[in-house]
Amino acid sequence: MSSCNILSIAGSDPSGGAGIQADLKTFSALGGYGMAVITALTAQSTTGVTAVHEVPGHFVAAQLETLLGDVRVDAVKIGMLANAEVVEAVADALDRHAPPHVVLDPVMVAKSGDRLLAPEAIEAVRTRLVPRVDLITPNLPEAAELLGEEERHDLSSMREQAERLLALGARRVLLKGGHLQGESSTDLLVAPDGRVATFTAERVATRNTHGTGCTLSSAIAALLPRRRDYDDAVRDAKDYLTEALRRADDLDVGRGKGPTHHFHAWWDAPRRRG
Ligand SMILES: Nc1ncnc2c1ncn2[C@@H]1O[C@H](COP(=O)(O)OP(=O)(O)O)[C@@H](O)[C@H]1O
Ligand SMILES: Cc1ncc(COP(=O)(O)OP(=O)(O)O)c(N)n1
Repeated sequence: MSSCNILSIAGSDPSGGAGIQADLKTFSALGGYGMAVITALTAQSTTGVTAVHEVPGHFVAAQLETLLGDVRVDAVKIGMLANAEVVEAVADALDRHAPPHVVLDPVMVAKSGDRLLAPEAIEAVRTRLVPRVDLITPNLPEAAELLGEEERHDLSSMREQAERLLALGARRVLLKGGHLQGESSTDLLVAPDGRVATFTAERVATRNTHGTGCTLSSAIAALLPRRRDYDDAVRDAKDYLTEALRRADDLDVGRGKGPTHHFHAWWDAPRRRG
């Protein structure tokens, strides 16, 4: 493969910790060529979101058509979608172009508590997008919203919720346990045949966790074209994120929850699999 072309469809975070900025840094750090279709501008810092300017659905569609009509895309990461019109535009483009390795991070609310997806758009994500992607990566509140259930905080309930998300039509589910308490941080990957793989990492003691979900889903998208299977891509993506969290306190960005540190991944070459 000449270059590995990875597309982010997401919102902008001017503080650089989440959204397309985090996605592009991750693609680059992992050796990919990054591209971005912007769905919304946020006025955002490490302390929160003060305003959102949504890109009209027809203009998201125009960005996607123009790009996908020209460039070979090897994997796609989808993040903030803001509203149902944008969800529809993205679902239509996936139908028309069928890119490989589509990873959906169903972003709903930022860590600061600010909404990034209109509540009435959740139904469109559930019915129009979830059945069209290869992997969804909800956190615990997002899983509960997609299922219309209570949020659960133990591994056996997480496993049951992940299986119910698979039943919504997702090909694979990575249910992220960043919102659990404890010394480790565990995510569950449910495969199409129902097999569950567990990924556990040390819980890094830092307040700089802004954009962890964006970074993980982008790292998975960047690695999928170069890994043997989803298990390998998720394992290496989580290793990358954990190291970026360990290095986060080297940065000095803002007064709130700062970003993780997107180091250039010298480790990728010796660990390359597949
Ligand atoms: N303090 C931490 N140390 C290590 N891993 C973490 C930490 N916080 C979150 N993670 C990991 O970051 C990823 C995203 O976590 P999560 O907080 O659940 O999602 P989101 O950012 O979408 O809310 C998961 O793999 C989770 O296990
Ligand atoms: C523009 C934009 N997109 C997504 C998010 C949410 O990112 P996430 O990785 O879930 O991290 P937190 O913001 O929750 O720390 C965002 N904030 N902005």
